[in-house]
Amino acid sequence: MEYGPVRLRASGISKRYGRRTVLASVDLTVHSGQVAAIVGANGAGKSTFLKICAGLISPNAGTVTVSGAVGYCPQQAGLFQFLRPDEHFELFGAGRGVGRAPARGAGRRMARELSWDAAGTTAARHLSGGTQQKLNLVLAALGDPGLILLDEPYQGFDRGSYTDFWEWVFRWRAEGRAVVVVTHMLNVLDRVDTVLDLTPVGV
Ligand SMILES: Nc1ncnc2c1ncn2[C@@H]1O[C@H](COP(=O)(O)OP(=O)(O)OP(=O)(O)O)[C@@H](O)[C@H]1O
Repeated sequence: MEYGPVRLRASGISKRYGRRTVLASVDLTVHSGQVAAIVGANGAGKSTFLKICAGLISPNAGTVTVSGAVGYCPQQAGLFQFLRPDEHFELFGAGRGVGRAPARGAGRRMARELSWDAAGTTAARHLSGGTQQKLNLVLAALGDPGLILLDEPYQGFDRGSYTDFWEWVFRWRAEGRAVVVVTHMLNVLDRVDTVLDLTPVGV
């Protein structure tokens, strides 16, 4: 199968916390038009690896190269509790060079695709847990980044939204984006292009 150019190349990534080695020389290459899944037991280092790919923390060894803009959705919603969804769209849009009105429009449109009307005046802190996570996910995709890093972004989603989420992922792939998803959902692994299993050998 032919894929597009490389969007993410992580080579020889190692990470220690104190004396504990969490990642030992991990490699992952993701091309445009590919979905990669990162799996492994609790504590295997999946979130740590994704944060290193997003440039949020540094590895002890190894290099990460990304091409183009990166969207990152953390495991816990990283929202501004007193801001409305529209204000989040405007703020994150500004960070990606998208004007206020187009950012609001794009954010609300993506929210509707997840069966959520984001046009209201509810502050983030009063949104339900699943809705906060939808906002988090929409923010990662705002501005159409070529590489999207998602850390189990569907926690708290109802069944319909969970299905919509995977449809999004595969649509992004069809559009030529590269997507990396941390997941415990092994039933989707036959639909992705690459699986990185961080379970330590012998476990
Ligand atoms: N800032 C930190 N300082 C010290 N230890 C940390 C830090 N961040 C993570 N760890 C440890 O590193 C290990 C890997 O954590 P990480 O969150 O990457 O695992 P994970 O595979 O994403 O787990 P889960 O499936 O539970 O989300 C864990 O043992 C965790 O306690």
